[in-house]
Amino acid sequence: MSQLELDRIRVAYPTPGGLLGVIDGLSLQLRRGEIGCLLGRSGCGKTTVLRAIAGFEPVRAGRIVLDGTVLASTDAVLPPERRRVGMMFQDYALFPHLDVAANVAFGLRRSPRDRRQTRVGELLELVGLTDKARAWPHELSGGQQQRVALARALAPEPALLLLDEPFSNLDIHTREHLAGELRGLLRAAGTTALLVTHDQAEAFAMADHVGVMHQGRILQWADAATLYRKPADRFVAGFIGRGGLVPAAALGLEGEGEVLLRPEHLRFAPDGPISARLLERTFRGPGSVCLLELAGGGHCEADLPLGVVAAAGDELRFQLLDEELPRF
Ligand SMILES: Nc1ncnc2c1ncn2[C@@H]1O[C@H](COP(=O)(O)OP(=O)(O)OP(=O)(O)O)[C@@H](O)[C@H]1O
Repeated sequence: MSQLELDRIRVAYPTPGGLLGVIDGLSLQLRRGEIGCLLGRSGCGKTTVLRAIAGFEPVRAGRIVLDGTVLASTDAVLPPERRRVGMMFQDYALFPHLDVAANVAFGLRRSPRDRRQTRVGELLELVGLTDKARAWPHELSGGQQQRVALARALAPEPALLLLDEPFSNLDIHTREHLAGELRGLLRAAGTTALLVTHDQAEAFAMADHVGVMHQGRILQWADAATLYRKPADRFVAGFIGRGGLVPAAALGLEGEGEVLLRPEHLRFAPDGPISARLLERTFRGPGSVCLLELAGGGHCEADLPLGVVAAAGDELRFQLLDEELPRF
């Protein structure tokens, strides 16, 4: 049985010009302990979905069910504080005047004192900050603050944890490191979680299922490998990973229509059958990334080994390494 189910929800904001529909019949399911991610460009409605699950926006159609309880539908609404949903925000929102232990204990105000102390101890151990219990938030690194925020969100044992762009304030190196670390901590806690981000690397590093969102809908809900190898439509094909759609005929493939060509599908080969004009070449350490115009039509990216002498305007030849490309 799924832990979280969103069944064709619609969410709209009242505006002076009338209702602005933002989420349009969105569905997803997460099983207990799974991590899901909504991935999409700014404004596609990711945060709105989290707000609806947390209880800050009503659903205008459909329903949200957590652990068998209807949180929201058109005729039943559970207030936010009774939903057993935790939230972790972009800026961690730690209380600067409380030390680490008191921050973590914040969500346990109604628990008996000894229970509270035990739980704080367990959580600080889980996130590896036992020795920082008496530290102030400003004395911690970004990564340590994130771990305190996670411990605080997990303290009341939410049935679901929502994470809104949890790494957006960090540099790219720290992000990748922390995405792996956060995933490990959520796994260790056995928490079901739904994350939103516009960063594919983050989504892929964290989630079991990723939903590609566009204009208030999920276009595909799948694991990262499936999104990459078998995108459901043209939008997902263009959105996930590097590559682009080119006419099948330009690669010498049979049939009409376009195929999704990624850089790893092409190999530079002086006597290869595919001819292309080099438009742009960018140095990238072990090789260079090229933008090509295929002689048969369409543009694509390819990787060129460092030793290849070629400049913009040159004709190059390539070999196709995989003929089973997704078609659109
Ligand atoms: N309170 C509001 N009133 C009216 N419109 C809103 C409100 N909040 C959000 N919107 C609109 O709803 C749409 C979706 O916003 P939302 O914040 O859910 O997107 P998002 O995908 O999370 O974007 P970002 O990645 O920039 O945070 C946007 O067009 C936004 O302008």
